[in-house]
Amino acid sequence: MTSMQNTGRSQVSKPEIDYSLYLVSGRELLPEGITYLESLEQAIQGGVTVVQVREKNADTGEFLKIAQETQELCNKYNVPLIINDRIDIALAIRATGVHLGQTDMPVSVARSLLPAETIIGISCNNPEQVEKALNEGADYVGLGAVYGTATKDVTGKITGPRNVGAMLEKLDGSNVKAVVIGGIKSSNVLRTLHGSVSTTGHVLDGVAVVSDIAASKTPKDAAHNLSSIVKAFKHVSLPSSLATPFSTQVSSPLVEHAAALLYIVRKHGPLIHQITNTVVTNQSANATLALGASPIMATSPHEMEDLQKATGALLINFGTIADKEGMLQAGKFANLNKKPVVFDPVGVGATAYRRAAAKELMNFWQASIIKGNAAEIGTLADSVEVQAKGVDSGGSFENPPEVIRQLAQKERCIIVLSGVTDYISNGSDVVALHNGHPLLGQITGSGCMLGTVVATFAAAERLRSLEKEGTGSNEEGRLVSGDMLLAAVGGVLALTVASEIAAARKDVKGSGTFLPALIDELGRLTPEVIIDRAKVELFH
Ligand SMILES: Cc1ncc(COP(=O)(O)OP(=O)(O)O)c(N)n1
Ligand SMILES: Cc1nc(C(=O)O)sc1CCOP(=O)(O)O
Repeated sequence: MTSMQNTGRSQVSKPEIDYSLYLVSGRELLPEGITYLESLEQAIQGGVTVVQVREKNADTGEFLKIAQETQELCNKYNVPLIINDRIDIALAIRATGVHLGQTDMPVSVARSLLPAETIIGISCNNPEQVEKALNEGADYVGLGAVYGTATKDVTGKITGPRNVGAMLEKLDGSNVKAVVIGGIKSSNVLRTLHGSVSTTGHVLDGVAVVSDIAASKTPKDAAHNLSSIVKAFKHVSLPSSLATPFSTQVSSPLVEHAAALLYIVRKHGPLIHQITNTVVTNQSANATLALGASPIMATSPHEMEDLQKATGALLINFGTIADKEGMLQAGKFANLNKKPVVFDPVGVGATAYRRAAAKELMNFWQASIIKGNAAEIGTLADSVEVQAKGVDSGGSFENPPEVIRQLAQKERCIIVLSGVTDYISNGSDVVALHNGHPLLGQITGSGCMLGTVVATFAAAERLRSLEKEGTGSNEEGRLVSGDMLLAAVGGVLALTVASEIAAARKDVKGSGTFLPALIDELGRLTPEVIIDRAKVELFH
């Protein structure tokens, strides 16, 4: 298929490439018992949509021979072929395109040497390089390295998925395509695609892979796994939208649906895995039990793979951050098993170590919900409005809905901003909840408990969605089933409404008697009480 493109001087008919699964060759990685061409043919049969020949050690004669053999096979399956670095080889075999690096021949010079219809791709590591590639007339960009990789000594910085969005945004309004490269595997590809979306909603066109296919003994299966995930992702509508339309009345469907999740918690008793801080572990576990769910507070990285198959949701709270490897592994396997991940970056602004750790975690896995106070959310949003004082919030924002709306867009998840008024956003709508009691601020770890309760409701919302929708094809491309905004609203309301009831009890004399009463009232809470007491405000 070809498409007409305006190159600045004239209209040129260019081949239209499906970049969904871009295989970059890696002959040196082939396992024993399979030849390069056998591996390539199986990979194409498995779903590879475009192939690049990348030969870093071959001399010209050998490179040409490999390129010719590769082209024969690509032609058989009507798959386009790109040549890495070597314009002479691309010209010799009339390849569909070339891929250039930042230190290779400039795109404009390559363009002048190659037939006008040749596709030219270039590697980019930051938004400035993408802008330059766009101005010079590149047809696609290879963004990375997105993760560390053993396949190549990467010279630029590892971007992580969270920096890909800013690069994609530069391509808004253009026809230039984008893939990510570096460390992409079937185990992280869905999370990578979901995390690599610009705040303007620009998504990747595909992923480029070497070792996950080239080193596989079963390249057809390896390619099929990757290809089915990329295809499923492309069918998911982004950005996420509310599952239920809601009005500005307190008894809106939003509150009813959110409160009803408590029935599901009690019916299924989901396992809530919490890696939390040593100050609150006990009371968070008791809050989970009171709601009707089961807590598991495991921290060892070695058990995360097994655990995430069994859990309903994961909470990662790094208040006393000592188990970073466990947090990394837990989130990775939660993403892989499509379980909600609630991240509570306690005190993230307090030290450089915490700021770096939060970035590392958020680049390693995709959170479904991030919950924090004003100082924590301000740090994640790079805002200078609110300062961190230890783990406590040091103020409030002038326009909280806008801060969290933008952060939700940037981090591709639900943001919960806790405070006297709690704000929740999915990147488009914002819900303000005016429930709660000042005594919550007088016990340690009430914010941490909020993370626990939200994670419990997230597990329930996933179960509700799977019960209703099943695991149909629409669900395949999603990182987690269900409406996590609904879960966050339900969780925040449960804790804040229970706190109001507990604080009003005659036996509560102060913060010491308030905590056990709060646990009691979480246990006695019903959806009807939540609906009755919810004070909700909506911002569209
Ligand atoms: C799709 C894609 N993206 C990036 C690269 C890396 O190219 P480059 O920077 O030229 O580095 P080498 O591949 O030459 O080591 C790529 N090959 N393909
Ligand atoms: C060829 C290449 N280019 C990169 C870049 O960052 O530009 S990373 C990379 C190797 C990717 O291999 P794998 O899929 O095995 O991690």
